[in-house]
Amino acid sequence: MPGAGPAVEVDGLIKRFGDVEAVRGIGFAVRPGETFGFLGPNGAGKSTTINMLCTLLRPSGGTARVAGHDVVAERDAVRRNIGLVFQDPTLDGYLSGEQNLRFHAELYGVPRSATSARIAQVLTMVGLWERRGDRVQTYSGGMKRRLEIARGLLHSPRVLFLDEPTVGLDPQTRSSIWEYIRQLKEAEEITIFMTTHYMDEAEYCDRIAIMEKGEIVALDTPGALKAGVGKDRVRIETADDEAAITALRDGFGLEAVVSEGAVAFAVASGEAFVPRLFAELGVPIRSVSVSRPSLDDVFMSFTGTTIRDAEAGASDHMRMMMRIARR
Ligand SMILES: Nc1ncnc2c1ncn2[C@@H]1O[C@H](COP(=O)(O)OP(=O)(O)OP(=O)(O)O)[C@@H](O)[C@H]1O
Repeated sequence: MPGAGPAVEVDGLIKRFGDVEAVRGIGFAVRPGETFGFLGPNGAGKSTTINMLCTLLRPSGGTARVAGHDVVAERDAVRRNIGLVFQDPTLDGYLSGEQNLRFHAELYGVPRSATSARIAQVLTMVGLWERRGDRVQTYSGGMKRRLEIARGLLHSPRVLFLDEPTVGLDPQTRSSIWEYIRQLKEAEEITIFMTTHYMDEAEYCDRIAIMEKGEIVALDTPGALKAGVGKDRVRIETADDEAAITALRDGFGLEAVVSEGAVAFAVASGEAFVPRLFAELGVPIRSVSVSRPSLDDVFMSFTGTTIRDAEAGASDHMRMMMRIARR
């Protein structure tokens, strides 16, 4: 990488699809060696951004440099320096794990003399060395994803892009993928740029950018973002959620929303607030829970909704559009 500049540097980046402005002039820089997470609900513009950084989509405006190279003017140089692990699997099921990697090594011009050793190294890193001779179609979902990560690393990229690396995997496999990513960071000097909509995974990142409707609405370390919320999260189950929301607004000046079956709001010193709530709300409370700010709360404080509700909203919208389309 030329000099010690940022691994990824984005300035005023825009992508339009017809009338839809999917990415609206975003800017940020990622340091070499950093694990940088892009977080946001479906349709926020995460994949569009990553695709521009990987040179798979041409920006409509602004600039982006990856490993020191411009994604438009120096496309080949960018491609040589990046590894990709995308949502859609692109492995050949009829080939063995090792054959898939050999094919990729040739494609990327990994020197013949170095190929076998490098394949052994990456397969061992992701725990697939023993299964290297088996056809990929016999692998589990988690093994396939690990093989894709190994493949993304094969040509020793400076920046590894992971688009939803654990989507569709069970929690145990997700955490093992993260274990491999952690080991990888120790073994190789690499910058990781990933997208996710799992809040718990964003915790593993050094810094995260929260993206919504094509814009970055927050960018910091997970700790700083949570500290910035400065409020605890209170959830109450009530006999009448609408009445509770009104009472919270009129009696306490608090804005509450119904989220996942409970009335949720944020307040400083949540535990101290609970006795007052019981005494003064005037609506029967069935249960109450208080929690410290999580990344969900960070998301809520910047977007006014939880990521799950935002996604549920997006799928409701999709269902509605499909109903309209069927008419
Ligand atoms: N090729 C395309 N043509 C038209 N619109 C597109 C295209 N690709 C993406 N979009 C639109 O751009 C917006 C951002 O989509 P994008 O896939 O980047 O979101 P995302 O945050 O990655 O979501 P997901 O988590 O579902 O992948 C959406 O409104 C989407 O419909």
